[in-house]
Order: sequence, then structure tokens, then C-alpha cells
Amino acid sequence: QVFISFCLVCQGPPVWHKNYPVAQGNRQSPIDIIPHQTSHDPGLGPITLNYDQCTSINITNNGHSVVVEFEDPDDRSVILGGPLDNPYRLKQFHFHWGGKGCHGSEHTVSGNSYASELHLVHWNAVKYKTFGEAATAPDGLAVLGIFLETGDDHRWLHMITDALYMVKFKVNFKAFNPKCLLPSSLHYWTYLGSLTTPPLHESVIWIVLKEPIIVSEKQVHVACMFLLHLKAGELHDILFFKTPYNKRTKMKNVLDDM
Ligand SMILES: NS(=O)(=O)c1ccc(C(=O)NCc2cccc(O)c2)cc1
Ligand SMILES: [Zn+2]
Repeated sequence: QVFISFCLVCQGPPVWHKNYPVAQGNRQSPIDIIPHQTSHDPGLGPITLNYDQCTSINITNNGHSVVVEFEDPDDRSVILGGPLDNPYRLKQFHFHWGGKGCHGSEHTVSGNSYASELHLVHWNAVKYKTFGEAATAPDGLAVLGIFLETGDDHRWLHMITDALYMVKFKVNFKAFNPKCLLPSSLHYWTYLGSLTTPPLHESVIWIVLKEPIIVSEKQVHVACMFLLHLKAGELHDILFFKTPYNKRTKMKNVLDDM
């Protein structure tokens, strides 16, 4: 008979607490943001994004998300200001498209979800030596969350969605500056939270922009189909035993997403 091991991330939050007790911690992300219940903190200034010298390295599809990684040997691309006491270095950005069609965002606003959510992940290189070390510290990471709403075509997102077709796993993806993915206003909500996927470390200072960026249904669809395409590819490999035992995802989820 066929033994299919279950990818933890694919099984989702209901089982994560078994392997990651922190999943029942007191600063877990994502959350529902209720604007009229937020408090204004006059001590919080604006955030600044210095991305002009950023150097992207590659784009990866890990079957759950598309990740674009950056070189981070120095403070060439950082986020600073707002709730942050130090500059935090850009390490990667990725999207959450979700398997639910046009409601893939992780954070919600007054219970409403967006088509997708972009996370720009930064780490505190002033206080910590590596990303891994920062990822376990309460002030180690700063993630900038940007909602994607469907509407007109986004003129730069096509660079990501066009690149997806080549991306079976990981390919070079140079000179992509994520500044082109920002909305016009940098007004934000901020709270102390966690990674939204295992290991769920409670190490993230969340900065969620109030204004979404607009992308077309087609661009969201292309990205979702691409993730499914990879999952379908995985299904094929599993059925024909090409995928090593410990690399298998949960068949049920793959079928659910189709
Ligand atoms: N969705 S999220 O922005 O909360 C998020 C950001 C980064 C990561 C991540 O980097 N996971 C891998 C990881 C975690 C801890 C230490 C590591 O070296 C790597 C996970 C979720
Ligand atoms: Zn994320």
C-alpha cells in the first residue's frame, strides 16, 4: 500500500500545537485587526524603507508560497522608524495566496480577508548575529504586511507572476526592488506577534499597512494556479514514488486545493 506522510504546514493550525506548543502562546499571529479598537500611539513615528540598494538573489516556490530572497551582508536594504529601535535588514519577501480563491490573506480587518498578503521579512542585525538567532528573540524580526486587493492589473507584479512559470523550485531573480510593491501611504497598524507558520516563534514586530495594493484577478489566479501546478506536480511524483518519503505533502490538502 502507499504510505503518505503529512506535511505539517499543509495540515495547518489545528495540529501545529502538537509539535509547537508555542502555537498556544499569548502573541500568536495572524490576528483580526479591528480598526476602531486600536489605540493611537503619538510616540510612534513613520516607518522608512531604504530599499534602493537592495539585491535580490533568487525566487523559490516551496509549494506553500513564493519566496524572493535578498543578500543581507550589510544594511543595504533596511526598514526603520515606527515601533523599531534599530534598523532591520530585509531578508526575504513572500506571498500568502491561500487555497480559498480570492481570500488568501492571513490577517483580516474587521473580519474581512483580502485576496492575498505580502510579507517583507526583516531581522535585527544590530542585536543578533544571524537571522536564525533573531528569529527566536522577542524583538528579532520585523515583518511588513501588505494586503493585495483585486482590481486593475498591477504594473510590476507581472515580474513575479511571469517568473513563476520558470520557477519549479529555485531560480536566479536579480534586481527586483520590492519598493514597487508598496501602496502610496505607509500608514500602519503595529503589534507584537509571531511567525504565522511553524516554528511560530513569538519574535515578530508586525507592521501592517492600512492601504492595500491593487492587483488583477488574473495575477492572483496565475499565482494560485502556479502553486497548484507545483502541488499537482508533487501529486504526480508521489503517485509514481519519485518524491522521497520525508518530502511528501498531505494528499488531502493537494486534492482540496484543486
Ligand atoms: N509568514 S511570516 O512572515 O510570519 C514568516 C516569516 C519567516 C518565516 C521563516 O523564516 N521561517 C523559517 C525559519 C524560521 C526560524 C529560523 C530560521 O532559521 C528559519 C516564517 C514565517
Ligand atoms: Zn508570511
